Amino acid sequence: YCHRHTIHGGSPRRTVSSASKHQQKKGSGWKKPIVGTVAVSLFIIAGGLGWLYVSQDEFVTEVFVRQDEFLDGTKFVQVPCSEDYENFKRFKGCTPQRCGRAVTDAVISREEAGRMLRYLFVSFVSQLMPKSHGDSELKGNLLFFFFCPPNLSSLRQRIQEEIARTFGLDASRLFLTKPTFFSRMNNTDAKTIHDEYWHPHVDKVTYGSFDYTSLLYLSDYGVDFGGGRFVFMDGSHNRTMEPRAGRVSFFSSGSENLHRVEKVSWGTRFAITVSFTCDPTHAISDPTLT
Ligand SMILES: O=C(O)CCC(=O)C(=O)O
Ligand SMILES: [Fe+2]
Repeated sequence: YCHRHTIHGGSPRRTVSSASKHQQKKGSGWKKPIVGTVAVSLFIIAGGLGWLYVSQDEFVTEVFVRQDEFLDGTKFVQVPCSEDYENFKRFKGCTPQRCGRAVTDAVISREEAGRMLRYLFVSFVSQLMPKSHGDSELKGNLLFFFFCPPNLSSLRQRIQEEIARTFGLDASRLFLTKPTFFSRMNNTDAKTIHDEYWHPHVDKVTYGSFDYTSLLYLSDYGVDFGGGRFVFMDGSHNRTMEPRAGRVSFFSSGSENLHRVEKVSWGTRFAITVSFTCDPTHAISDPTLT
């Protein structure tokens, strides 16, 4: 705000005072229109700079989906495909011909997201426990007994089918690919395996084999953590997606979906990246819970 104020207020005033000195010396009135023109031009330039300043800022950020809304269907926005896919072998019924981004709260329930998070937490804690021979099986059985584990294959399959339905693909031609990972973000240890998540990036460029990226969120923006919104960067126009437990967001992985994640300012943000490829040679099998 201060910056803009200086541009608007400062320049024209300076021009007028130097111009009036000029007039006193020469005593001619014909320079008045020139002074006016210069003042108006400066004003327009200052206005333009001010507008640029504002448009660079996050002011032109539109909320694509809010945390507190429940999407009982899939909200899809089509965007023109980038040329990224042309550098790769094309696979019929899979390689994006229609590109875009989508969000749904109807594929995975909040309850399932909660179970997933509890399970990840418990298995993480159990890994911290000292290991001794022969007890790992017992530990695993205890885990399964007390914490009904989420069915990863079922979760993956439902996400895959929704991607196929939305983009008009043959679901059997999509394959889970690496890296499919669990992420935990907070403001103290921002540097994890996928460090610097806040930088704008293109998944197809970063990870190569990706054709469709999906994210399953396990915690709530504004409730469990602050910051950490997912941002689609469309030039000067940004569109944010607010994570919600059980929410699945998915998009074609090319540069039509340049994105970043805002830095988490408080609390902890949990998500799982589930990525798909069209290339069977990059396929991986479903991860197993240990
Ligand atoms: O966690 C997210 O919302 C997105 C993370 C991301 O962009 C990535 O891992 O490539
Ligand atoms: Fe990404």
